[in-house]
This record gives sequence, C-alpha cells and structure tokens, in this order.
Amino acid sequence: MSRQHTALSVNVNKVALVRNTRHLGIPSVTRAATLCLQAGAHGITVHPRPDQRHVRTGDVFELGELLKAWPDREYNIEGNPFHNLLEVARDVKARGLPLHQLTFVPDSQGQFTSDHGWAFPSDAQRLMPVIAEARALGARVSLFMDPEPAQMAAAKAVGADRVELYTEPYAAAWHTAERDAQLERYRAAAQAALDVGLGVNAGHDLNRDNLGAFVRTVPGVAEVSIGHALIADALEMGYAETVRAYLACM
Ligand SMILES: CC(=O)[C@@H](O)[C@H](O)COP(=O)(O)O
Ligand SMILES: NCC(=O)COP(=O)(O)O
Repeated sequence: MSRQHTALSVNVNKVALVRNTRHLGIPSVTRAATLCLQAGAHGITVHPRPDQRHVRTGDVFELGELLKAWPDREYNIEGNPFHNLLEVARDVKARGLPLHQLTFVPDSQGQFTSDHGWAFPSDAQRLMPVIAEARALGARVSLFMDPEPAQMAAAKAVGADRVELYTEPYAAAWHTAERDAQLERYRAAAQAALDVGLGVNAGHDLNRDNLGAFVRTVPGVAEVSIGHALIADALEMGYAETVRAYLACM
C-alpha cells in the first residue's frame, strides 16, 4: 500500500527576519512565498510573534491576499491563542482571507523559539474555548505537542483537529545513537493521535537530512512545516531548487 501524501508548508519567518533589519522591503516575504508555491510547496506557514521580530501582522494579511490566488494551497498561521493569535485570525477572517489552519503554540512572549508543546490536563480548561472560537472562524486547529502518546487523547478531547509533533528532539538526535529511539517515540505518538481520530502534523528543525526517515517511519504525517533549514538552504540553492529538494525527500 502506498504511503499517505505529506504536504510541505514553507515557514517564511526567516525571510521576514532578514527583511526587518532594513526599511527597504527586501527580501520580499510575498515573493519568497510565491516562488515556493510555484515550485510545488503545498502551503505557507507564518508565526507572527507578539514581538513582531519576523513575520508581522501586515505580512499575514499580504500572504493571505497572495494565497487567495492559490486556492488549492494551505495557509497555516501559528502562535499563542492567549497572546495575539486569535486577534490576528479574527482580522484575517474579517478581511475575507483564507484561514485554513491555526496551530496553537504555548510560547511565552518574546520566546527565543518554540521548545515545548501543550500539557494536559493542566492546559485543558483554558484551551477549550479558544479552540471553539478558532473552529467557529472556520479554521482547522492543530495543537503543538511533545511526542507523548498518553497526551493525544486529551488533545482530541479538548476539540483539536490535529496535533503538530514538536520535532526538535528528533532533529537533535539525528547524528547520535538516540536516533532510532527518538523515531520510535514519534511513531508511537503519531499512532496514538491517529487512533483517537487526530490528524498529524510535524515541525521544528526538520531538514533535508532528517525529513525522509521521519515521514517514512512516522505514520500518517499529513503536513510538515519547515522554515529555518529550508530558508538557509534557499540562500545557497534558491527557493525553487530548495523546495523541489525537500519535496524529493518526502
Ligand atoms: C512552532 C514552531 O516550531 C515554529 O513556529 C518555530 O517556532 C518557528 O519559529 P521561529 O522562526 O520564531 O523560531
Ligand atoms: N511549525 C514549525 C515551523 O513552522 C518551522 O519550524 P523550523 O523549521 O523553522 O524549525
């Protein structure tokens, strides 16, 4: 039986990070997204952090306008629903822009980068109303989660549609003897998610080396969102060749 297709969503945060060091508008975030979509990326991811250090609210709207012209591609907006994410999502919806998926990430304000998932039962009560609001806006809700099989039923119970498995521990183990043990953790977590009816996404520090083994070993990965390594590769190879290389890994 053939393996399920995994979508590649390109996170353009790091393009905005470089752009924000001057007031010249280059490199263009929308141009980067266009080139990635033209090369076959299945979607675009943004993580508009409250400190606006990379993708900013205006970028979210401009990318939404861009994605209107690509109706078969997905827009994934990540962030903390207890900070700015829902406000951004309400504005996206009010402007009639695509709002396909909201990925809830439990980052603190000004966090260096995402480094953990939601925890149950402690986060359950506060997540339920914000998940309900996001779904009422028409978005699929994905919860950023550590690869803990025992947590997946709780993620389903609070109303999530998917989980995004936080893959930094896997990526960090790639060149070590822990690689297979890490892969087994993610395989078991994904299976637990699938068993309770959740879709499975994955992301953080995935790259051209570690991506193939992940999607071949972990069952049912619907989408990977990749930013840091992919944009670093694009500095050397260009967006189009880089996206094609990541697609070939899958
Ligand atoms: C949730 C997640 O893993 C990504 O959004 C990652 O945090 C990218 O954010 P930065 O580009 O700010 O590191
Ligand atoms: N959700 C993960 C993401 O969007 C990108 O993470 P990274 O590849 O920048 O680590």
